[in-house]
Amino acid sequence: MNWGQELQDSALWILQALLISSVMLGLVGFILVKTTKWAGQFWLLAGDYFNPKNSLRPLLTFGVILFLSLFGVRISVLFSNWYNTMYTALQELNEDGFWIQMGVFAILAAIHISRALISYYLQQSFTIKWRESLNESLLSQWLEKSSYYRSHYLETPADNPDQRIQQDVSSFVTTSLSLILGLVSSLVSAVAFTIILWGLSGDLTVFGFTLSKGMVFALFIYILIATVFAFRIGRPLIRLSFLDERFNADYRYSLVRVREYAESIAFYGGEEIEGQKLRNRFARVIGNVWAIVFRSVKLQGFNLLVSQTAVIFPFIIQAKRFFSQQITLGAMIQTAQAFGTLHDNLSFFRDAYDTFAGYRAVLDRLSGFVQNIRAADKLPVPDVKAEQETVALRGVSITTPAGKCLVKDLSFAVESGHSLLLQGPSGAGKTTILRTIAGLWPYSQGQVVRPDNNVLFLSQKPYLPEGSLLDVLYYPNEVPEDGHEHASKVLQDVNLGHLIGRMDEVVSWTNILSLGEQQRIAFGRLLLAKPVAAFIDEATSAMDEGLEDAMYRLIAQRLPELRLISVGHRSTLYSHHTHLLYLRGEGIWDFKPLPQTG
Ligand SMILES: Nc1ncnc2c1ncn2[C@@H]1O[C@H](COP(=O)(O)OP(=O)(O)OP(=O)(O)O)[C@@H](O)[C@H]1O
Repeated sequence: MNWGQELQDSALWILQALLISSVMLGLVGFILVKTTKWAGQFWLLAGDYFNPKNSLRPLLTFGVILFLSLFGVRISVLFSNWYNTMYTALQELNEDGFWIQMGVFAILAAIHISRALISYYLQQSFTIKWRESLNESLLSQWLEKSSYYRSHYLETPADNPDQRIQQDVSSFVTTSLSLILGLVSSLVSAVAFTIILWGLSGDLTVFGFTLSKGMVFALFIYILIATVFAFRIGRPLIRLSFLDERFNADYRYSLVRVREYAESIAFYGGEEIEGQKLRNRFARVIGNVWAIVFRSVKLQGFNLLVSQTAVIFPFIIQAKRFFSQQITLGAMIQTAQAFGTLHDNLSFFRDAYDTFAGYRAVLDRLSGFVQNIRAADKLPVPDVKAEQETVALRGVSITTPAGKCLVKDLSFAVESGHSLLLQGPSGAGKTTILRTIAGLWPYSQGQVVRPDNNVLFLSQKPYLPEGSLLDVLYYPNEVPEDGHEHASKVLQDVNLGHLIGRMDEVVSWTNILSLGEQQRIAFGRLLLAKPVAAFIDEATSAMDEGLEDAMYRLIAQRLPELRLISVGHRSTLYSHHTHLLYLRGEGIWDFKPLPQTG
């Protein structure tokens, strides 16, 4: 073998393989995307990243990775030829030839190791960048236009979005790359080794019938039959792995809920019923895991049987030609080695079946999530007009998702310094009016006018984000430089002076503060943000009347220009509001000014 010439041949071979595989990949990919559901799902998720209009970099990096994979295939062809030459030298007791081959091996091995390391690094860097990009894209779509909230109004909201964003993105990216590279290099390698095997194989006689180059055909038929069976045995794994992810996520979610509502559950003594629920969910996980195990035992058993049989197959077929000295020991060993490689390449589809099964489940979940976000985007949005100085509803009608009328043709305006109290029986639609004003409720008609920023909505259970108390107080804004000073004063004002020394402490404030204290933190937030308009939904429910009175007085005093709408049941609230909107049910409402005391 002329190793000098080999260098040139190899370079040409790799370039040709790269060109053909890139064209085929593009063409077959295009057809699959147009004709199969799973490839369509793949493109829905990957299309943006690989679009050359956005950036050429991903495609170029992928090209280099592909080049290195094909380079790897070529190296294994060279190793295969090396086996032949080396074993032939051994058989001929050619010592010089043997030592030359040791040198050749050292060079090949050095190239092989460098290629493998560079390829590993590039693949990892490619997956990390792709993951970053997909994570960012999903996260922004999910957060944009309040999809994370509005998707609750869809008929079938996607379960466990947290798992889809955090876990599925990572496995989608990693598995996509490994499947594509595995597919291309298996196919190219299969072609290369078929050519080698073709040169090495002789006639095959079965039942008196002689087939020229029979070994190659026998191998292909063998793998084809094995693959068809493996597909049939492995098919149920697709659904099982989908269920595995889902049951695990459900179980995790239930555990998180116990942690979140720990106190309520402890007060109710709900350990038994919660335990029962948790055990039921876990039982579903385990039941499914067993189903996966049984199915995998069948699939793996079949795969092992097929690959073990393949070990001795080429020796049996070539034995006669070797013992009659038609072929050398080198050719015999190369046959076995090439047969093994070809077998592995063709078995790619069979062995990758369970990976593909899991991959399809990931595709289902991620594309389902994207479609969910898009469907949430398409839900109607209230007509909200931004005007910095106005809070008003004009001819607004609101229904429930089921179509029940909550409010009909409602119009009012809240002037600067005025405040509107919203009252009515439970379920009448008070919170839903606030949701409509916030632009969240899909089932409303008419026009809402409000400032598009510098407004604050306070709910009964305030949201205290992770972070220091200072972060909590300024949420959702950044803490300004003189934040400490203002926040200390405000904490004093809302009767939480004892927390001033703990402003920088990062703890779970939701679990530490009582609900009444949390509600006062929310009022503190209001005083710091100084909004143009505020919407308060039973945000004083956990305070006694004295504290509630103090909070409202504080707002009136510190924010005299504020336009305020609040929801509350107590009659003591009348004295803090200029107007009353009373919902009587079935869309009927009364709007009237309230007598001003003091
Ligand atoms: N996501 C939802 N899907 C279906 N129906 C909903 C949804 N949210 C609210 N509703 C329904 O809309 C109606 C109005 O609810 P809303 O929360 O506005 O009542 P409310 O007057 O604020 O009651 P409460 O005084 O008890 O807080 C209720 O019948 C409620 O069941």
